[in-house]
Amino acid sequence: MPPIFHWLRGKKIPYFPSCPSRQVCGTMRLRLARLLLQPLWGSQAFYKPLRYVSIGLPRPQKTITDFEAILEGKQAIPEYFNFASDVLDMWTQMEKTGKRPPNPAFWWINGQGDEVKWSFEELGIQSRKAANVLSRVCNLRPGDRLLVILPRIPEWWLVNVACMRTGIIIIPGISQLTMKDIQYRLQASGAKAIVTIDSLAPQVDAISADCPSLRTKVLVSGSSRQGWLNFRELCQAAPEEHNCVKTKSQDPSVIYFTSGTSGAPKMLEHTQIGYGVGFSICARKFMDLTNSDIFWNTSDTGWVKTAWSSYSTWITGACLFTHELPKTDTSLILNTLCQMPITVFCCVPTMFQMIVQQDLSRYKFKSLRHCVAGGESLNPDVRTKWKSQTGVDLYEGYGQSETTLICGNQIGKKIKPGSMGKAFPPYDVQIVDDEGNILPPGKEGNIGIRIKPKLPICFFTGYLNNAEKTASCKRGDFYLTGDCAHMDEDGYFWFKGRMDDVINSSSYRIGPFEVESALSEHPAVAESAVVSSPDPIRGEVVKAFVVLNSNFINQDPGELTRELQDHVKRLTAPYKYPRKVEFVQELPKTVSGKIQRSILRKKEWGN
Ligand SMILES: Nc1ncnc2c1ncn2[C@@H]1O[C@H](COP(=O)(O)OP(=O)(O)OP(=O)(O)O)[C@@H](O)[C@H]1O
Repeated sequence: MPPIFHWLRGKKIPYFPSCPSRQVCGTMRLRLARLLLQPLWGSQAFYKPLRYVSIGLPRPQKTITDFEAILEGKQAIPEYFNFASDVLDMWTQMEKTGKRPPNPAFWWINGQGDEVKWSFEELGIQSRKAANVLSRVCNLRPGDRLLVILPRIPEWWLVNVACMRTGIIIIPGISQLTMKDIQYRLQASGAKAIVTIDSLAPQVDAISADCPSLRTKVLVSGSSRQGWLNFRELCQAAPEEHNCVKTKSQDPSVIYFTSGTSGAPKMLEHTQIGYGVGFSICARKFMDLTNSDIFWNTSDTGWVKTAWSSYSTWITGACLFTHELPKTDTSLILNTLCQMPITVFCCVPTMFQMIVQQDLSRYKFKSLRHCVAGGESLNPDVRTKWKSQTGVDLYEGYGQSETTLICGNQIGKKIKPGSMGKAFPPYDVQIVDDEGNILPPGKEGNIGIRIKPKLPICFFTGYLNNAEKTASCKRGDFYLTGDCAHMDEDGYFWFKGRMDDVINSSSYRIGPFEVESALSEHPAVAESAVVSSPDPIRGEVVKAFVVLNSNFINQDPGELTRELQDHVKRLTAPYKYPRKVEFVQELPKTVSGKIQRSILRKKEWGN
């Protein structure tokens, strides 16, 4: 038989005795087979089914390159996709055949000596047990909704993967939610079950009667509670075998409530494929992850960034590290980076700002080589200080709960300090006016994402139960993010502020970010928030709420105000200086740590 037929059938041929495993070769063989067959039959429809059946080859596993191609529209969206079976179980196979380094898939510590380390195989076993608990004991079916409010403990990731395996839609919630917040989320989502911890159980009990859809309450705890199932005990007893549900690519996978930075939290939904492959490009080109990396993101589990991190890390086969962080303090973070072999690290810009105010020469990071930040503006000064003190680059990313990463600094591309970088595939990002017309470079306007003629696959399906709101952010061919920026000639985006936060003083449009950035460079300022304040002559003026560093607290407020005003005038265009300054103990923040300027603005305007 000619060698080509041996090769097509997956047998070793004399010319290539060191041919790698059949499975890896399978993809190449299939491509060649396709090339050979294409001219014979011509039609795609004919040769496509051959791919898996006709020549007896194992079904090729998709790689990150395939996922990126799907994301960019270069490969067709598969009809079925499930992150657990298509990605996590693929890494289990790679692990077993030695094609992945031996670092764990999941690594958790709590700072008190407790540690959990799972390989992909162990994560698979544990999550299959959890899947059996959700489907058999809790009686949840594909498409049912499950509210999960857990701190950064391993069970959060187990429940997540179990939801993937069962097709249950997960709704992550932040642990600091109050009774009212939980009630709002249960009622709005119609969740059939809740998984939470001891401290929140009494609050859930108090509102259960007002949440008619809620059938099952599951506690992650060492003790039991009446009316609640015990997750840990049930998982221990559950069988390890579970057949992953075949979810369609367009099936919903997760529902998030937005941060509520600018109003009541909105409920939005993402699909299996949207989140499943939506982070493949950002994982490599923004987070710089490979399967030998150990990635840590300090984000709370209820915020989208934890899901972003899990999907990005695992799609590359890297290890997801997490610290329980009962309280987020900078020295705990820095010490963890010194003790653990974390290679890539992510936290919010505000945290980096607090960190760079310390003397970082005392810390020697074990393996850190790359850092990312997002969710808020990153002051250029913070990036410079971080880089000069640690030698590690800090990349900025911009995105929303509604999307995946929209813009960001890209590996290998120039970073322009103060800019959030360029658009990330597959998004076509433009600056548009309020009607959705594209504006030229340099002109300020809405950050818009093109949604016509084709919706990017990693785009939310809409605000649930809120068609009006979903429609209101679409103009022409674009989705309006609600944020204001300009794009330069090179395609870099420069954030100005949320549309609602931009201050219009005597016809000058001033973004809070520019003023806050300038203020942050003054040694007295720990953090600040800038909003509009009413003024009889100018209509509105810039007002800065400033939290002082401890060694400036006793300074004369009048003198310090003048000093800060002069400082801003020196660093930026003088018309932007804060005509009003108020010193405060703390700033209002969302549970995810973002400054709520809308609250300060309402206080100023009395509405
Ligand atoms: N790199 C960044 N620079 C500036 N702002 C950012 C950056 N990344 C994210 N943001 C801000 O965060 C917003 C997205 O945050 P998120 O989806 O958590 O909801 P939210 O807008 O804070 O909450 P809500 O919609 O309930 O008011 C963006 O629209 C933008 O305003």
